[in-house]
Formats: sequence, C-alpha cells, structure tokens
Amino acid sequence: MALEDIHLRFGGLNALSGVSFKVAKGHIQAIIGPNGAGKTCILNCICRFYHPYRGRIFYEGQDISKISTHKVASLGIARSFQNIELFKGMTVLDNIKLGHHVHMHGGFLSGGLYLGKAKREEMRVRTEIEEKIIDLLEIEAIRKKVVGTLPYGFQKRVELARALAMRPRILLLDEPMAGMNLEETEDMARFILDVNEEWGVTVVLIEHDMGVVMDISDRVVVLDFGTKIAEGTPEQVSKDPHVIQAYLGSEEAAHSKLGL
Ligand SMILES: Nc1ncnc2c1ncn2[C@@H]1O[C@H](COP(=O)(O)OP(=O)(O)OP(=O)(O)O)[C@@H](O)[C@H]1O
Repeated sequence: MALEDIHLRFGGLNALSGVSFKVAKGHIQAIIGPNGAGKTCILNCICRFYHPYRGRIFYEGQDISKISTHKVASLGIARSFQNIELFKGMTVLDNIKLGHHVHMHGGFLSGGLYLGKAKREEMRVRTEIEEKIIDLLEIEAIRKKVVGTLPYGFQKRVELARALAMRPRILLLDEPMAGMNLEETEDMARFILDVNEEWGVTVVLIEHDMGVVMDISDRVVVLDFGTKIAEGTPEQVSKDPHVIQAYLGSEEAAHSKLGL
C-alpha cells in the first residue's frame, strides 16, 4: 500500500500536510507520534472515513482514494478502533460473526431466494471462526460469554477477532494495547505477530507503547503536527535526532521511553 502526499483539513486545522509512505506487503508498519500528530487520521483516510482534499492512496496497484468504505473492507482492509466498539450485550461469537458481513454473498433478497446456499455459507463461516480465529486468539472458553461482562483485555482480543473475521490482508490497529496491563500487552503483541507471520497479514499499527513498537515492528513512520518527520527501522527511528527532539521532547525522555 502507498500513501502519496495526503492532505487533510478540518476547518482551519491542517491535520495532515503532505504525508507519504509505503507499507510493504507482509510487514508490521508502526505509526508513532505525539497526541494529535495525525496518526488516527491516517487510518481514517485509508478506510475512507475521512476524505483528504489532496493526495492518493494505492493498494495493489489500484487507486483506492475515491472508493466507498464498504469497498475498502471488501478489498481486505480491516481496522480496529482506539476505543472498544463492540456490541457489549451480545456474545463473543455473535460479535465476531458481525465481522463476516463483508464476505456474505448476496444481499437480503438473494439470501431469501437461495436459502440452502446461504446456510452453507454460514456453516463455512462458523467453521472458520471456530477453528482459526478463536483458536489463534485463545478465546475458546469465553465464546458464549456476553462481551460487556469480560475484562478489558479480553474485550480488546474480541475486537481483534472481529477484525480477523473480515479475513483481512491488511489489518489497521489503533492502539490495540491501550489500557492493558503488562501480561495483556504481551499476549496482544504475540497475537499480532502470529497473525502477521502465520496468516501473512500486513499490519499497520498505531501504538504508544514504545517497547511494543521496538519489539514487533519492521518499519516505523513518525508523525508530528500532521507531517512525517522520520521513517525507518525501529532502531533507525529511535536514533533519529528529529524524533528525539520533536516526539520525545528530550534525549533523557528518549532514553527512558525507548530503552536506549
Ligand atoms: N473529525 C474531526 N474533526 C475535527 N478535528 C479532527 C477530527 N479528527 C481529528 N481531528 C484533529 O486532527 C488532529 C489529528 O488527530 P488524530 O486523531 O489523527 O491524532 P493522533 O495522532 O491519532 O492522536 P492521539 O495519539 O491523541 O490519538 C488533531 O488535532 C485532532 O483534533
């Protein structure tokens, strides 16, 4: 995927000013930067929730800058949100099933006309959910639990499961570890690595936990005030003077945050 010269404005605020970078297939690409730097805006532009007034986004050679959000999802680009956006009164399994809607063939009309086909599709979907996603994310024991009753770390895991049910080729994750304790964070990092390595899913990850970014990312893009100030491997970025100055504030802060 390639973002080229993305400009996004809200009233008088330039949220993104000419941001360009590439996400290599099969990589875990992190986006970091201070609060308000424009990280979430990038994901929203890719999903087409936000519409840049200039710039283009290419995915597998196709310009996806003007297509619908649903079409983006059907191309295999799925995202999770900064705050949990699950149906809290529904079970884990039902929440995950909602992720499949982009793959259900036929609308409500054909669903009625081809009941047998729709049923077989549903069975195939269920098998896939049970055998792959639930297994990978180790949520077998809670599949019938109501989401709202679960601890936060599990809810975040269910959110990831629902995004995986869209069978993404690119997964956009907005702070998947936010609010987690150390153990939950380590689990989530392992799941993201598994999804990336075993399923070959490309991951674009916004994350404030620098330890996680350093550990699991292949490449890092650094934003500040809506512009890209650095890009490279975690090691390169952590030594970049612009990043130390602009993002981390001071060399001492960089030392403590990046564990240098
Ligand atoms: N829908 C919107 N309407 C108006 N301003 C917005 C909107 N969405 C984002 N912004 C503004 O755009 C800027 C970038 O926001 P964005 O959410 O991308 O930052 P961020 O880097 O993800 O920050 P954080 O780490 O705090 O989540 C901010 O100044 C924000 O207030």
